Amino acid sequence: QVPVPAAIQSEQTPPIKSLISLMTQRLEVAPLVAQSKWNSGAAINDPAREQAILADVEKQARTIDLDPRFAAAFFQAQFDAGKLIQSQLHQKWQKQKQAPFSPAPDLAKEVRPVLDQLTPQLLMVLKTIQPDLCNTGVKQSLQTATFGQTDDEVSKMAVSTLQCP
Ligand SMILES: O=C(O)C(=O)C[C@]1(C(=O)O)C=C[C@@H](O)C=C1
Repeated sequence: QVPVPAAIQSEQTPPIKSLISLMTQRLEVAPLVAQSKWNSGAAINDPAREQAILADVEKQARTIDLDPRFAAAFFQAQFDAGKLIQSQLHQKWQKQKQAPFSPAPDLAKEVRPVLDQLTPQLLMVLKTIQPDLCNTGVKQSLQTATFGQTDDEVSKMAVSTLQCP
């Protein structure tokens, strides 16, 4: 084994940190989705959009030799966590009689592209982390992870498919 100088080693981001950071970035988009849907009145749940993402996820997963079912289950959990964030916000805004946001982000032009550019990055780090899901450090990180502003229920939902088999 070639020794790696400590200075270089410490600069590498461990995959679990990258994963938590990318999941956070994805979940942080949910409030923007919620705002644009609050204005447009569109439903929080969009099964057609979910199916389109999942089909793409499965295809991309196969090209990097990642289990497409594992990848799809992970993304479904991210949708579910994001929908919970959106519902919580809509409930709050209903109570507050929140006026339409101005400006609200454009879902198709501004918000979904952010989600889409995170997809291949998430798939790469999922491939790296999958063999390590039973490592004590990884298990602990996932159990205690919080993703930005998310509450406990959202966090638990987001990591629900990342179990040690
Ligand atoms: O794009 C949307 O409409 C979203 O609400 C985002 C998202 C997602 O996380 O990708 C979440 C819920 C919808 O069912 C579809 C997709």
